[in-house]
Amino acid sequence: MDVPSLQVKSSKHTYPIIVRPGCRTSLYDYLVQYLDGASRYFLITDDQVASLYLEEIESSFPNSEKIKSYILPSGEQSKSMNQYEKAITAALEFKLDRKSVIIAVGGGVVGDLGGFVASTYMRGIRYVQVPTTLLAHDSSVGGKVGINHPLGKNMIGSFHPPSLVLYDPECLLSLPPKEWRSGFAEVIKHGFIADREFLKWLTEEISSFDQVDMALLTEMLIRSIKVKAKIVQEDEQESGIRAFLNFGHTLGHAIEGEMGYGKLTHGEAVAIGMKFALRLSERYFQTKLDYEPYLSVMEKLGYELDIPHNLNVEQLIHRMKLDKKSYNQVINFVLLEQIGKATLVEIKEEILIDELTGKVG
Ligand SMILES: O=C(O)C(=O)C[C@@H](O)[C@H](O)[C@H](O)COP(=O)(O)O
Repeated sequence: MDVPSLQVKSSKHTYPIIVRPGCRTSLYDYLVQYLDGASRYFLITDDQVASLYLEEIESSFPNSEKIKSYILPSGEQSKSMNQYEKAITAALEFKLDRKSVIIAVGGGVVGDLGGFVASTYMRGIRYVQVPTTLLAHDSSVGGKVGINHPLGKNMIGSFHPPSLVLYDPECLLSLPPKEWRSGFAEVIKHGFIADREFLKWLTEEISSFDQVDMALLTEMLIRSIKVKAKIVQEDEQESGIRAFLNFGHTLGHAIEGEMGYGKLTHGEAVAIGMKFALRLSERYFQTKLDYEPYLSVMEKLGYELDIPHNLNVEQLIHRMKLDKKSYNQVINFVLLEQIGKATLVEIKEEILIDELTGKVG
C-alpha cells in the first residue's frame, strides 16, 4: 500500500496524509490499513458529492451492513446546529459505538461538520477526511472542526485531529471555476504567510485553472499542505502561530456572514480579506510589499478582490469583534511584515473604519 505523502503529529496521534490519484476507489483498503478494529463506518457526504462518488466508494466495502451513508444538502447552510443534530440522530440510530469510524467525503462543509460530529459523538470517536475539493486540502488537515452560528462563522467547534486524510486529486479535475477559486485562495494564502518561493512558483505556473494537470495539481497540493501541516504541528490549538493561517479571514469571515453564507464561496471572501490585509500591512509596517503581481494573477483567475459595495462598515466591524482572534472587543489582524512572514497585530477601530470607508457603502 502507499507510503503517506506526509505525516502530521498531533497531541493525540500521528496521522498520515495520502495524496494519490484514484485512491477513493480503494477507500476500504486504506481504512483497514490505517485504522484498527473499526466496528462500523458512518459515511457523511453531501448530495452533489454522493451523485458523483458514493456508489463506487460504497462498493469498495465488502460488508454493506457495516456501513451507513448519511447525505447532507450541499452548501455552507449545512454547517448548522440543525444538520448537526440530524447527523447525530442518524449515527445513534445506526448504533455507532466508540470503535466506529466516521468518514467525511466532501468539501470543507462536510469535513467540518463530519469532524464535529466525530469529536462530540460519545465524547469523541475516530474519523477520516476524504476531501473532494481544493478548499478541503486546507480544512481536512489540522483538526479544526465545527459549525456556524447565525452570529458568526465556525463559532461552535473543537480541535479533533483526523486519523487519516485520503486525498484523491482526480476529484478536483471536475470542479467548476468558482470552487477552484474557493480552494486556490487558501493555497495562495499558504504562500503569502510562510513560503514566498511557493507563491512565486504558483503564480508563474498557474494563470488559468484549465492548464492544471495531475502532476502540477499533486505538487501544488503537497506543497500547500506541507505549509499547513508544519504550522498545526507546532501549534495545534492556536495559542500562537496557528493564527497566521487566518490571514484574510478576519474580514473574509465578516463578509461571508454579512452577505449570507454561500453567496460568495469561502475562498472568494478570504481573497478579498487578503487584499485588505495586504494593504493594511503596508500601512502598519510603513513598507512596500510589492504584492500587486500576485493579485493580478488572482484577478486573471477570476477573483473579484474589492469589498462588495452594499456592505455596511459598522456591521463588518461588529462581526470582526466577534472573530476568535479578538479579545476585549479589540480586533487582531494577521498582517505580513514581508511576503512569507506573518504576524498577529492589534488594529485600532479608527484605522479599520478609515480603510473601509469609501470602499464600502
Ligand atoms: O486551520 C486553521 O487554523 C485555519 O485558520 C485555516 C482556515 O483557512 C480555515 O478556514 C479555518 O477553518 C478557519 O478557522 P477559524 O478558527 O477562523 O474559524
